[in-house]
Amino acid sequence: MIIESMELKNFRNYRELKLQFDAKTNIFYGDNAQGKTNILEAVYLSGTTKSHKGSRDRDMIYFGEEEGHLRTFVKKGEIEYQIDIHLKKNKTKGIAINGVPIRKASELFGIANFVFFSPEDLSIIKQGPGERRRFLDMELCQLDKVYLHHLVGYNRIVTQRNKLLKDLSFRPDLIETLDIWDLQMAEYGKKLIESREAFIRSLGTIIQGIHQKLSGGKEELVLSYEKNVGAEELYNAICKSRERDIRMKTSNVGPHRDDLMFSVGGVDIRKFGSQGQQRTAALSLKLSEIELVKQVIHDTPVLLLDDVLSELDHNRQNYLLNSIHDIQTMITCTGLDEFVNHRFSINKVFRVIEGAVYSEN
Ligand SMILES: Nc1ncnc2c1ncn2[C@@H]1O[C@H](COP(=O)(O)OP(=O)(O)OP(=O)(O)O)[C@@H](O)[C@H]1O
Repeated sequence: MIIESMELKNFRNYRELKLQFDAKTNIFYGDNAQGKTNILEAVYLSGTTKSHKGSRDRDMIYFGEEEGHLRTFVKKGEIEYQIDIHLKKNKTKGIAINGVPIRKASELFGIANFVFFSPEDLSIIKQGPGERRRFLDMELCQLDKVYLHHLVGYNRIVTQRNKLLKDLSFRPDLIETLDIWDLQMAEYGKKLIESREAFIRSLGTIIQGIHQKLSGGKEELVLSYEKNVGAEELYNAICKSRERDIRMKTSNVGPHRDDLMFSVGGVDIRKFGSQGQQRTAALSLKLSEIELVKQVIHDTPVLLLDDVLSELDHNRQNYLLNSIHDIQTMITCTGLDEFVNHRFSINKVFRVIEGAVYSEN
């Protein structure tokens, strides 16, 4: 699929903007704080209804305005879609496909897929488990509508169960209602664990090959799912943890506590890897994500590279740029440096200056 064009009105620092993208490589360059990332955020939002940064709708509307609009034209095979997103300050956003309003954001599912790559992704290996879980959930939600449904359900149940655990200190009679939450938590949690296991297995196979090449054949990277309890044992584990949960007023077991494990030669590189090793593994992870998305959707995702090239050394830059010839890519950078000018074909160049974008070719 490709994003053909986009129109923004009162989105972030853009009063009004119309962009026609190339089907291959698009570069947005300009000084800091001019609005480059905002464009990638708008593209991502159009296909997923969410900001890649998790920003609230009201924060994405031009300062002082009540509403913001995004219109995107997406081409998937021979079919064209017009996606409209209407951000409102104090209400839920409106979404329409080809002019027809949709009730649930999940109806957009399957039209557009993205892989977003920012400098923060390069530190995913050394960050906390929360960031790695977020990666896992974001990818799975893009690829599997059922997972999204289970995740929303599971998170709601854990939130309500935790509230109940807190309320028990002044309403001990409520303990009887805990049974139902435990059962439901186990039911949804089991589904999450099973989907994650399958996803990590597929990703793990792809990442091994990519990482071998990226590390010059020196390293074998093993990706695995570090779960605190298996799918089948989840219900018993939740029941067993009850006393501790009541004491600590929180749910201690379940997939909301899981992690992704990265090891090289049996060594956990989250804790013991060198900086370079961790960054190479993070790059391998992103490249594997592109491959996996291609396999699952039988199409190419759009790659959004936010200021990430300057963070990589020449070898890694080359590897990344050589891997993405066949997909639509939107790259932001502060200058058209040597690496861009000499080693990589750019199809369209845009200069971004204070909320205005100028096409240079
Ligand atoms: N809701 C909003 N309304 C108006 N302007 C906004 C809004 N949100 C952010 N901005 C402005 O957008 C600019 C930041 O844009 P963006 O993050 O896209 O910068 P950038 O060009 O990617 O910079 P960098 O290279 O530093 O990442 C800032 O000037 C900020 O004040």
